[in-house]
Amino acid sequence: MAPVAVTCRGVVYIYRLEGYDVVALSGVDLDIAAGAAVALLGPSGSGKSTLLGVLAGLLPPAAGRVAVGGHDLAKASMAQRARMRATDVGVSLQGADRNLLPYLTAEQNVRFAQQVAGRRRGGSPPREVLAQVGLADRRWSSQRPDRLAPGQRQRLALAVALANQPGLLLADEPTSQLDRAARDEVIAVLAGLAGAGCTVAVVTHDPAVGAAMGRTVTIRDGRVGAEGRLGEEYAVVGRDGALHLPTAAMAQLPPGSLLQVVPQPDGGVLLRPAASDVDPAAAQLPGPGSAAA
Ligand SMILES: Nc1ncnc2c1ncn2[C@@H]1O[C@H](COP(=O)(O)OP(=O)(O)OP(=O)(O)O)[C@@H](O)[C@H]1O
Repeated sequence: MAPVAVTCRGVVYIYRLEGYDVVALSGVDLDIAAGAAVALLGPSGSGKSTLLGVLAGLLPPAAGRVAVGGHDLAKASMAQRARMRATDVGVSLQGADRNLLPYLTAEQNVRFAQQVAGRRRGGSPPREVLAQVGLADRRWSSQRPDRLAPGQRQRLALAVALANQPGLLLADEPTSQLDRAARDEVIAVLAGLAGAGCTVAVVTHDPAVGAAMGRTVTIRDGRVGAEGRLGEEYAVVGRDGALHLPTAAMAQLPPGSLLQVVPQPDGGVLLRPAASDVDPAAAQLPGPGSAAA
């Protein structure tokens, strides 16, 4: 399967509860190139899992545009979105067990995922898929999930997501509650996929996953607030011009601070606090041309 690119423009998702609405995504703009790997970071409740659900076609956006490969998810029917998951997109939900059938062996779990997708023949044999996550040996492939160690169970959940050779893998917290060795094995699987041409997006709180993916995207208050590329951190200007200041700068410029925004001849921008407001030290932001690609 060829790697799948992702484009989000102004994506909004609202959970409609009785009596009130929760706006979980409030205008996400994001591009993930085919074959790239991205870690989605951010505080609890910021919207990471919701974004993953939208990209997986599980949650239809209320507004905005979402393109996953050739699929326009804002317009796709529920059946079209399900078909996309069967063919192009593998999803591993948070908590390995949610992705596995407890009464089937590891190999049968992978085969079942292939059969559900309608791939009775023509796909990779389950043992090959299990080999991608280091579980091809019969000692593991013939075991039911409850006989596997937590890290192996998590890798089996990834194998189930990979059963139909998707061009995009979406994984939610695949290293949570694992010890270091098990976490490193999961990270190695994710990094290997990215290297092998599968686009990978991982929701995580784990900085080690962020480092392994190379690019981090921080979701704050339902939109992309910051990005890390090649170890450099960048704030992301929203489509309305809004900017999430880095936490360190928030200490200097608390909410309500008055700032003058002064473009500089060198392409940078000076944020100058109002005289009464603070600390005379002003923050110097990099110019638009200085962000690493
Ligand atoms: N099923 C739901 N019904 C109502 N509100 C929800 C639902 N799921 C999430 N939310 C709300 O949507 C917002 C975003 O939640 P989401 O789970 O996407 O955040 P998150 O960044 O993944 O958090 P965490 O890191 O804790 O998993 C939060 O305010 C959350 O309370």
